[in-house]
Amino acid sequence: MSGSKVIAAAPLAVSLGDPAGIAPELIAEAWRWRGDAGLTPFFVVGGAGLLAAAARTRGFELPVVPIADPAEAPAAFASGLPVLGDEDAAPAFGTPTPDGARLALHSLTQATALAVSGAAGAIVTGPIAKSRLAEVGFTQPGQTEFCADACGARHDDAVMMLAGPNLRTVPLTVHVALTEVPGLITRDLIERKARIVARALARDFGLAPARIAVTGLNPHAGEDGRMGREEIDTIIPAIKGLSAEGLAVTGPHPADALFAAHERDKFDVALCMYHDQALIPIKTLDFDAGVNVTLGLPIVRTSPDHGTAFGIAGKNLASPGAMIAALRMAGECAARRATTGQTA
Ligand SMILES: NC(=O)C1=CN([C@@H]2O[C@H](COP(=O)(O)OP(=O)(O)OC[C@H]3O[C@@H](n4cnc5c(N)ncnc54)[C@H](O)[C@@H]3O)[C@@H](O)[C@H]2O)C=CC1
Ligand SMILES: NCC(=O)COP(=O)(O)O
Repeated sequence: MSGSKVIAAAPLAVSLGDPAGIAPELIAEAWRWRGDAGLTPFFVVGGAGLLAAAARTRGFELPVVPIADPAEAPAAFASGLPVLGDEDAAPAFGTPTPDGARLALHSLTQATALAVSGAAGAIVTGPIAKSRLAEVGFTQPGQTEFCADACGARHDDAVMMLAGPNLRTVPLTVHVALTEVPGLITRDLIERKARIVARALARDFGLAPARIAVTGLNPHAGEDGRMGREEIDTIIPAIKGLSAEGLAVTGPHPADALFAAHERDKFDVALCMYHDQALIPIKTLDFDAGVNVTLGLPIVRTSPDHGTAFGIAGKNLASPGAMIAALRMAGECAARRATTGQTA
């Protein structure tokens, strides 16, 4: 589900992620593979020394090019990894620290602001440990909501989609306890997010009309109300309402069978009721190429599907596939918006 090399209007801003995790080594690795992967030029906010140290753990010397302005990144990109700003941290791969979390938050804040201002064509976020960043002032449930706040958007209007070569899924509810999920699923939430997904797939991926498969919440999608009434009371009315608006929506589909190979060709994106319903199939099928992309915002934001992986950081074990896929997708979406002029 990705294409050939594209040129975005502006370079991509990359945030470091937690410096104790695998993000710095994967950013360095992505720069190394920039030609083969056909990546749009990107720069990182902060962490010059850290990125060079991370590259050494993977057996190569990373040339870092300090830049004072994002506009310098495209010219610098061929000879080294452009890094904006002096903020840095001592390498401590595998051991998260408050200083590292502060650097991650600084990098995320600056990189997002550059995307909002248009100086960067998109933001690609390195994975963070939300609990670690919360200790140093991060107030949102995740980077998705952080980006929404930076854009002045409602949290519900920033829609998380996981996209890989085999599948796209959207979790309707995200970082909440499973016990809260039934109460959060409303007709309004389903309709609001489905409309955002349909618009964003047309605008950013050229998929119109997108075929949206909506899952049930309960086993067998409720089995006609014998195993829960959310399908009858909420999900089916939402699907009917969306269909009446002209969206290509089907369901509710029992989630256990929806991701089988013979079903996946029938839809472009699955709108799932909760986090694991959406993320388990993607991470099972497409872990090394899975991208977390935020739909519905005026900025393009992507991230690899995986997390900080502290346990393998600095050990030359982490696959750069998802980071490279996130960079590629950000470049493609930004280029599409630059070409069509559509940002909102
Ligand atoms: N985009 C983001 O900022 C995300 C952040 N996280 C955060 O990451 C932290 C750790 O979460 P986990 O659930 O343990 O998920 P995780 O993705 O960090 O790790 C899960 C398993 O996959 C392995 N793994 C992860 N990425 C890999 C790669 N590129 N190559 C090879 N193996 C890889 C890890 O070693 C571990 O065994 C949490 O604090 C969570 O909040 C999790 C997902 C996304
Ligand atoms: N499980 C997905 C995840 O944790 C990423 O969330 P976000 O930081 O992209 O909002």
